[in-house]
Amino acid sequence: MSIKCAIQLGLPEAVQAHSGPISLPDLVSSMGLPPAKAPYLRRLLRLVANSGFLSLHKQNDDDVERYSLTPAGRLLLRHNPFNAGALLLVVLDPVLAEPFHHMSAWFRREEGDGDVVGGGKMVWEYVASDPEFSNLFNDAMARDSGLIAELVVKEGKSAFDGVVSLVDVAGGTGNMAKAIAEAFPEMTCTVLDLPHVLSGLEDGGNVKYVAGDMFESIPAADAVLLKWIMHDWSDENCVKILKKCRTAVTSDGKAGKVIIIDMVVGNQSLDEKLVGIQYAFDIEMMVCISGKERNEEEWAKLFSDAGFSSYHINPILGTRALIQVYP
Ligand SMILES: C[S@@+](CC[C@H](N)C(=O)[O-])C[C@H]1O[C@@H](n2cnc3c(N)ncnc32)[C@H](O)[C@@H]1O
Ligand SMILES: O=c1cc(-c2ccc(O)cc2)oc2c(O)c(O)ccc12
Repeated sequence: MSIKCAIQLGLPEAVQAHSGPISLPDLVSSMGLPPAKAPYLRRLLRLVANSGFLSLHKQNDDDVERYSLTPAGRLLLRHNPFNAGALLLVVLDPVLAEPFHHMSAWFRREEGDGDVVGGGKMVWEYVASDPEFSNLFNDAMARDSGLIAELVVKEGKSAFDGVVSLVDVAGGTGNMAKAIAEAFPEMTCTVLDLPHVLSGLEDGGNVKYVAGDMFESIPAADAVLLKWIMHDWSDENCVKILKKCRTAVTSDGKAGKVIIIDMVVGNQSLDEKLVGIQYAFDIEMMVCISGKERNEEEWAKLFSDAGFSSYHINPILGTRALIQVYP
């Protein structure tokens, strides 16, 4: 919540705009805060610095304290293409923070799965009905795509070899598809998502938008991309989506593939801290959307239940991996 406050106050931008590390009085003035709030801001800065977003510069006891952004702090800059602050604002939005207050009551209840904010399709109907949250959410997803796109097209380049047509299923506002289309200009990239997400977006270059429901139909293509989709859904719904993907990549007797970007929990290449982030995301998914983060065994079962014959996990995206699944 303190980092959220710092973002909302424009703290990262104020620190960045200053030539060299900035003092508390200069920060108060450039953030447009009342001077009387300086001692309170100092307390916030202390925590933000301790959390790794600011460096504190003070060599001697009587030196003035000055602050600069760390590399993690730069991820909070609004206009940084590598922005993680937008996702932080979504996760801490009252809409998503509120269900956590009911978590213990939920554990005590008999009902079980899916009754925290409402599971399955209802969740996305809620997003559609709240334009402010919907914009915040879609922006966070687009920025997350911006954050990892370069890695996907460079480190994951081989996954796109021979792919002439790709559908980004539930691809949001199309940031990942645009990055792939730019890296592989010979490829046609189609973004499939719900109508309210695509409203106002126009086809351009080798990217086109198709409004639809992935549970109903997915356009045929050499490859289907599912970035941050499977973790939103129960096993049963994942198998339904994967079966539709299988149909899309095997039409006309083709043997295409499904490319998944999602977490593989406890993946061996991860240190304890990153596994901790995976566990935290798993709880976010459990509480807010009745989804889950999966380990390799759980992924393998989904693939086999949906009729796929093999898969390959490439752990190139930090807490997430690029998984290729073959019919
Ligand atoms: C977590 S977001 C991921 C967006 C994008 N793949 C990304 O990672 O930036 C999930 C997306 O699924 C879309 N979605 C939910 N239900 C859908 C459905 N039945 N058919 C198509 N898209 C759907 C949402 O609108 C949202 O854009
Ligand atoms: O942090 C989240 C939260 C959601 C979410 C929760 C409740 C809703 O009504 C809609 C969405 O979804 C997420 C998501 O799909 C994702 O890829 C990352 C994080 C989150």
